[in-house]
Amino acid sequence: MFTSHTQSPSPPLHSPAVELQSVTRAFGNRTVLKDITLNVEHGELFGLLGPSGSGKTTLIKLITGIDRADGGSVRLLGEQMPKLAMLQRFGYMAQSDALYNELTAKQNLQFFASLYGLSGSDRNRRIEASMAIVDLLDHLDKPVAAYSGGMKRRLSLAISLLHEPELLVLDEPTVGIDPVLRQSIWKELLAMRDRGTTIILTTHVMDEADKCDRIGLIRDGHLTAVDSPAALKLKSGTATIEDAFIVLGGGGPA
Ligand SMILES: Nc1ncnc2c1ncn2[C@@H]1O[C@H](COP(=O)(O)OP(=O)(O)OP(=O)(O)O)[C@@H](O)[C@H]1O
Repeated sequence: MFTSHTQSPSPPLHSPAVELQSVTRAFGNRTVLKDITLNVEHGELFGLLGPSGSGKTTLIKLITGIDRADGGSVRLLGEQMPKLAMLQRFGYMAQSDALYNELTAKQNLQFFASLYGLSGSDRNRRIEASMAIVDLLDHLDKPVAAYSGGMKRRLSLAISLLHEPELLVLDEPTVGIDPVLRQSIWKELLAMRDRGTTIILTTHVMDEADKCDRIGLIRDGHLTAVDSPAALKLKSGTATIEDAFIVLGGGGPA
């Protein structure tokens, strides 16, 4: 699935963080992503918004190199994907948690920290900082099997933040997380964006979409509109993103 790291020409200096060019993906005879072209710029907080089954997760998997496009090109931080060596350069939170249930949270974090090349005091500092963001510091030594669904989501988010990546790819990061913590996680995401981290995430939640710098509306495998929330509302003559989605995307979002 991944190509191994081979000597490749240096990426262009000012390439976008994520560059999708005419990307398609089919499963059997069903095309689920159709001619997707999109650039996400460095330091941007970009949201992918669309109904269940519209293709958001499939697109995220192509961006991270977990899956390979059938057509078109996917470049991440200037590199053609999929590419194994890129794993250290971005943080990824999948929709289903990839955690070792029999280990404690701390042991899970230590495992992922070692994959990212973190060790010693650096590793401990990053584990503490990431767990503080998701408010799980008091649960470091608990086995993941004893975590609730929302706690597992938060731990997965902490893992994606461990190595302070320049790019974060988050598939529905706040699903199952209560409103208070959701707000504090968003505060942190916006602060990371302000410090220059590029963030691409999927969401079903309209007020989350409103917080993004730009949103891509996806329906039935087509990217139907890409712009800032304000511009999308203006373009569609609507007061809310939900209504903008209906006008620009041809149906309700959830
Ligand atoms: N490995 C696969 N094999 C066959 N079909 C697939 C596969 N992965 C995804 N699909 C199909 O592709 C379409 C898009 O799925 P995807 O998971 O990308 O949607 P989504 O927008 O992320 O939905 P949700 O919001 O429910 O997570 C769906 O119809 C899904 O059934």
